[in-house]
Amino acid sequence: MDYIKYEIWKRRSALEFLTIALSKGRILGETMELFNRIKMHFDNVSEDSRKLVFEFKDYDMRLILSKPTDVPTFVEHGVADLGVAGKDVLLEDRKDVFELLDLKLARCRMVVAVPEDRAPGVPIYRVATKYPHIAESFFLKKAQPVEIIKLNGSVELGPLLGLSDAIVDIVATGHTLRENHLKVEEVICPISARLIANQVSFRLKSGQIQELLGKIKAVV
Ligand SMILES: Nc1ncnc2c1ncn2[C@@H]1O[C@H](COP(=O)(O)OP(=O)(O)OP(=O)(O)O)[C@@H](O)[C@H]1O
Ligand SMILES: O=P(O)(O)OC[C@H]1O[C@H](OP(=O)(O)OP(=O)(O)O)[C@H](O)[C@@H]1O
Repeated sequence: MDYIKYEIWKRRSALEFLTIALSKGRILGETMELFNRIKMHFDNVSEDSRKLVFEFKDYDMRLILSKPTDVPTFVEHGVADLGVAGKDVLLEDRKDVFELLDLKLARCRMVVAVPEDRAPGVPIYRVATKYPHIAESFFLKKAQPVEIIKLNGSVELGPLLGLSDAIVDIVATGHTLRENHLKVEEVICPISARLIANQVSFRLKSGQIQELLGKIKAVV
């Protein structure tokens, strides 16, 4: 495709299609099941493929696969009209997007966890987390000054290695905490995947968005 044709294709697709940014990883399977429940079948959308943009002319829809933390960025900038993102990512990054619906997928909890053998009442000074903003506002509300140490994963290592007294992280089955001799000290909030919308698209493409929203609401 030459450059001009490519530009025309890009602009036409953006206008004609409803573009939805999906999170690769854990949420993707459950999101595709949700679409199946509303009789929308998106064949070949899988992170096993290296393809990242999928067009479905029958539905006037385009799906893009992105890292979970990037979904709100694509939606805020309007290159995706809608997105499916975890509430954890929305709370952490606070992008300017509309949160339309709790999809009740990928349900888990954001918690403060500490070593199993930690005596009650011992103060927390250092917290390791992938979610520095969530952790900061949680401890700020409690007027408890803590040092936040940002990690990008395997945060359970923080207390194990003596890097931190506690972690702020997601717990689902509790398996990871148990395996690493940690326990939940406090629940910060429940987490699940949300349907989000670009603020301009929400008005410009309200017909398409409301139709899809109605179908999804009927099954969640
Ligand atoms: N253990 C879990 N059980 C259920 N849902 C989870 C769990 N961990 C994370 N989630 C939810 O699923 C979303 C995506 O998580 P996933 O593990 O696929 O990606 P990530 O670890 O956030 O990103 P990446 O691995 O690409 O850095 C999270 O934003 C959260 O909302
Ligand atoms: O309660 P569980 O069911 O054990 O799930 C909780 C784990 O899942 C997530 O980690 P993830 O697998 O995304 O890896 P990460 O540590 O690299 O973020 C989270 O950060 C916990 O470590």
